[in-house]
Amino acid sequence: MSRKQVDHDYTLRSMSNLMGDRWKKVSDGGERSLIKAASSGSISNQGATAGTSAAGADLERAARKQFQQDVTPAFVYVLAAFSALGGFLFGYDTGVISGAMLLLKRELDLSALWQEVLISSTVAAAALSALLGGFLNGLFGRRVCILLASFFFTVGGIVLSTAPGKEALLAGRLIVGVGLSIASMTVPVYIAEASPPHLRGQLVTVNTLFITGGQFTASLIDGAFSYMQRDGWRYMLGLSVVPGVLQFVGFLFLPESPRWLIQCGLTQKARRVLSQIRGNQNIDEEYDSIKNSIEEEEKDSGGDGPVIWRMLTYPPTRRALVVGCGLQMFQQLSGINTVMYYSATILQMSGVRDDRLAIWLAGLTTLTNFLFTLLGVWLVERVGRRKLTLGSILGTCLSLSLLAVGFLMSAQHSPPVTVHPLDPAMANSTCSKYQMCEPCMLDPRCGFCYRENGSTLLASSCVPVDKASTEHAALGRCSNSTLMRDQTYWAYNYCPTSYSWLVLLGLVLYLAAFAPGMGPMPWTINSEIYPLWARSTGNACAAGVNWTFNILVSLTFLHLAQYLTYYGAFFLYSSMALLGFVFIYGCLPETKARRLEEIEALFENQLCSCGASDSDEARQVEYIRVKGSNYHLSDNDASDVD
Ligand SMILES: O[C@H]1[C@H](O)[C@@H](O)[C@H](O)[C@@H](O)[C@H]1O
Repeated sequence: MSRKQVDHDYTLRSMSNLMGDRWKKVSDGGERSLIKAASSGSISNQGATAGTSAAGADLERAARKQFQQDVTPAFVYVLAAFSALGGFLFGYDTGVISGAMLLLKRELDLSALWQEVLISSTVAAAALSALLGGFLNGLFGRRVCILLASFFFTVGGIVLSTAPGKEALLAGRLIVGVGLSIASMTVPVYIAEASPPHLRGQLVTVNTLFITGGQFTASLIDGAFSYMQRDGWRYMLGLSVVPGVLQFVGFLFLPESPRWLIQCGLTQKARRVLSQIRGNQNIDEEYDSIKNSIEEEEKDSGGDGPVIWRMLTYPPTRRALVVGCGLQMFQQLSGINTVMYYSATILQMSGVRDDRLAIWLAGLTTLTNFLFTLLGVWLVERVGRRKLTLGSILGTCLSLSLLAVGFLMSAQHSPPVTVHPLDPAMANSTCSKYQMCEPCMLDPRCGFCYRENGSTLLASSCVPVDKASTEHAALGRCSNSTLMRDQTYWAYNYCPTSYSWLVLLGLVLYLAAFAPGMGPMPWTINSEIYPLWARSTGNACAAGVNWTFNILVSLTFLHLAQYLTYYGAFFLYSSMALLGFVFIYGCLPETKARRLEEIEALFENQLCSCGASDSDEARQVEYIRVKGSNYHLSDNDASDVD
């Protein structure tokens, strides 16, 4: 079994110093004490008085504080920040394309097919190359993979910014996609393996904070360069070279993951790296514990054959894989990228008619996503992964329902078509059959052309869209922006409505619920739940599931909307989130504060029984010994468990 019984005294200098005399006052005199953590959360120390427990709790808090101060050198933060640049590039490269496309399609005269290909190629390349990332990770280690990812990002950025035509653009987008795939699975693992247990959740979550930061930066850059009609897109796409180069140079100096080094038998090097990242802490115990775990894990995992096969045939890793991939799948099925992509349209529904203003305001959506991810960084070590994810997906489910209700109300009060064009070309088109705006705008071949006077709609018609650009109609008064007189508007995929505030409220609540938990936790939890021998492959599979569902959800959205209407699509996402809640409630154990080497034990029992024994609060009896004194298990560091 992989939960280790470490058989020696602990020598945590800081703790023993602090405990010294003060501890004698509250000790019950024995070498060991039995500390019972009841599920109610109350702690009763057998034989101790209430005053003693209170003093003990004070002492524990003080010890934990000093202990943590001692063991967290700034180097770990530097390492996490440079690694998380991979997350920044993930967010930037997936976010920047929508703004760049507005300029690109005009300048290179791109057909709708080419636009779709260029938009989805990066995510598709990431999905297809996910397993490659896992393989490279196991073979060359985390550091080389991050160097490789930043190299791909940089080369991709250069190709994109200098592209002479659409074929070169496609090549650039594919190169960036491979970088994305390697970075998205390596960075969380590298940070998790280098962090001390009490900070691991927070530092890995910083990577998702950088993803959303990248998306926000991309929307600002898109807004700023949208004024540059010629070559603006070259700057938008090319600016990713800056963080790419920065990360590459940084990683020339940063160390390999100590856990990977130990696994490869490079023990001296591993000790050096551990000392470097643990500062003044004694690393012997951590080093021994990692080494023992690796040996035991390898025995436990049994058998030969490809890692994925061994993972699937060994129950704890199989269960971990189901949980990890399930989390990533539900993250995407709850529609985050559709909501982000659709935010500009939602804003247009609320009355923002100016395209540029809509681009800038869409930046507010990415900012909200970023700010609420920051809340997740703050919460992850306080409330734990399980509660955070459960609360988040429940909120996501409810706000998606609110969004759906908003769309439903808008559909039910959809404005009628009042003018039926006489032009025979228009009269013969399918668009002329629609009597209301709702079915008209849901048909991808048609759009709604109307005049607005205050809050009254006048002379509204349903007309065919221009095949080359959805920005105007094929014929009539909405066919050319110069022809569009004051207060004449072309609504391609929305209807003017007075219920847009409900949709806007749903959007904000959605981001507030999704971003702190469902955004970062799938990445954070995947970086922790696999034993070392299975970590690269497990993360590669989970990242592959994330990218695959990302592309699936984004590509099917418009078709879904056409067949189920917008509210139908959002009710569907909401029910997916509800299913996700049930899955997470049943199957996700709490991994907070445990050593990576201990986590495998959480998957030893039957899958989907976690709801019954809720997380760390259910630990019944815990013994610990610190330098012969009694000490209550720190909530923030399971490493001192004997
Ligand atoms: O965790 C991230 C994050 O939440 C992003 O905002 C989203 O676009 C990604 O698809 C997701 O994987």
